[in-house]
Amino acid sequence: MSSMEILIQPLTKLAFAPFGEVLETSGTPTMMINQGLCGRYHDLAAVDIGEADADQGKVGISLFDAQPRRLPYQLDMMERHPLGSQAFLPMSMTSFLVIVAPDANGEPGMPLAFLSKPGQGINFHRNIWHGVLTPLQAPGLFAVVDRIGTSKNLQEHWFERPYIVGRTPE
Ligand SMILES: NC(=O)N[C@@H](O)C(=O)O
Ligand code: NI
Repeated sequence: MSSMEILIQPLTKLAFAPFGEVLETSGTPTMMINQGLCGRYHDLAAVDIGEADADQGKVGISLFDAQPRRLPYQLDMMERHPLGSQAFLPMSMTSFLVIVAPDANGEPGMPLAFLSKPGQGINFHRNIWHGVLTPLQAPGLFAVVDRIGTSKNLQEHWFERPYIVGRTPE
């Protein structure tokens, strides 16, 4: 059986809203700081660690050094973090692939794929199905803001038939 193809759409706040936030410096800064030498784009994403006291959970910042992938991309698995949100913030002006899906009775529904513009980051809301960090250019270096704790915070779903994430619409 052939794989289903997922088209790639541009990453926008509106399109991504059901799954999380897009962090970008669009429009004028929320406030100017540092004697007017810095624009602060304030409070762009909802960092959520759920029930922190269950396992002394906390918010952590890690660095991911991920191998860039090529298109078309074979989507074999999606995952989610039931206890907290997860933000991917590129440390360079590169694009990456963001794949999410609605929940369908405890499994991922039809995936959606987005291509970020250089300078955009994302924050998945808690328990949102997503593909793993997928750079498309080197360096694949990202700051990741997510929940650090000892409780199990990863649910994976492996597809019987992988999807192919391939083209941008003509
Ligand atoms: N497992 C892990 O730390 N990374 C994943 O959550 C991911 O979304 O890449
Ligand atoms: Ni994740």
